[in-house]
Amino acid sequence: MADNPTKGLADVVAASTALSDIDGRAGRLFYRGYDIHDLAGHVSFEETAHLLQHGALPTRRQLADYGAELASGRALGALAEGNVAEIAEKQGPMEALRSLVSLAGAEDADKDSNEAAANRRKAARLTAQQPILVARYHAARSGGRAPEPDPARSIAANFLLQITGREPDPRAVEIFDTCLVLHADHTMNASTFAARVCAATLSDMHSAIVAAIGTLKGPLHGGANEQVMRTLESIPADGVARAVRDRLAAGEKIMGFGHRVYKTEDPRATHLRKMSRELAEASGDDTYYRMSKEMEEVVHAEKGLYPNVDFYAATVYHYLGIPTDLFTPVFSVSRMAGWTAHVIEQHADNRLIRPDSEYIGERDQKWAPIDER
Ligand SMILES: CC(=O)SCCNC(=O)CCNC(=O)[C@H](O)C(C)(C)COP(=O)(O)OP(=O)(O)OC[C@H]1O[C@@H](n2cnc3c(N)ncnc32)[C@H](O)[C@@H]1OP(=O)(O)O
Ligand SMILES: O=C([O-])CC(=O)C(=O)O
Repeated sequence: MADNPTKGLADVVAASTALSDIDGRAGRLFYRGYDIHDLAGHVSFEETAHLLQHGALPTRRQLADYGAELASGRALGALAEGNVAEIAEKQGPMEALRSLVSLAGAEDADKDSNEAAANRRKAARLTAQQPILVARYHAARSGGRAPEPDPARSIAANFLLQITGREPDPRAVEIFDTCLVLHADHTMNASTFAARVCAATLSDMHSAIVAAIGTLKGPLHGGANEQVMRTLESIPADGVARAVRDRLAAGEKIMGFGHRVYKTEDPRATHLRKMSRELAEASGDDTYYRMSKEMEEVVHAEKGLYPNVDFYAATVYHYLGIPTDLFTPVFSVSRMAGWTAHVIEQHADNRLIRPDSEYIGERDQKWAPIDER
């Protein structure tokens, strides 16, 4: 039987949104009408989160208020704080985040309300807490405690400080902040869709975010950034072309390439490639960057595919000193801004999301008693 033409919901418009827009042929991405090329390097992640969650880039006064809300929202409830060590022992990073967000939700002051104001407060708290959860998790499994976040610093600066334990270089903070901006929202990607499906049943924001985290984890979506690094680590520096060709010949996908919507370069990859190169050169060892460039050329020559957001994000995070298994959690730190904004938008104009299915099973079956089957 021929594949359903809408298998994977390709090209199906599943929601209306004013949050982000993609032109897949031209390779363009917009957040609320602002071109990602104008935002990257010019606005902070906090300004981007405000844009998505509140509808406009903040004034200085609004940014100060939002920053104060984020700073006070960082505190984790006792349940999440009290269980992080045991969770870190038993669960991988993305599973741990799923559990910890769920625990944080159990104690959220607005957990019983889907009203817009309550949703915005929860969105700020979730955005503030996600990097702290990643840092606490990492510290717990490493047998220590993450340095306390400094309320005067940005999310990017605090995160690098907490994860590496070192005072971050100002340029590294700028680069990481730009990464967070680049990953903040992306129309109806799988994890955002999962969040919206959950929210559309009038379930609560934390439940929707748990669904999104579980969906981001998979290697066909956010989990690809970790797999890109694992691929680079698993092949010899002078054997990239051969490794790629062997994997393609074996029918394997090359992680970090291809995209459902972009038919040309992903505009985020343009920035990430540049930042990867800058960090590689500054590190004094640009091996992984050079391997990535070669991989990009070979995959394009062999399959006509372009790198997606996950490809150069991998080496950027690597050069920033972030452990490889925290790459997808870092994605969730950024995407929290978009997920929460989508839940706010879904609740503000809701209809249950319930697509149809095409039945391909048996018909006209006759029932028989158990001893006669
Ligand atoms: C943040 C993000 O989620 S970005 C995406 C992150 N995911 C990855 O990097 C994983 C690798 N990429 C992929 O698996 C895909 O390109 C996806 C999932 C991103 C998009 O998938 P779809 O739109 O469903 O395309 P699909 O998987 O059907 O691929 C179409 C064709 O291109 C091939 N193809 C797509 N991506 C790749 C790849 N990375 N390597 C090799 N071949 C690929 C498929 O094998 C398929 O070939 P076929 O028609 O001969 O069977
Ligand atoms: O849009 C998608 O399908 C995947 C993606 O690039 C993202 O979520 O950033």
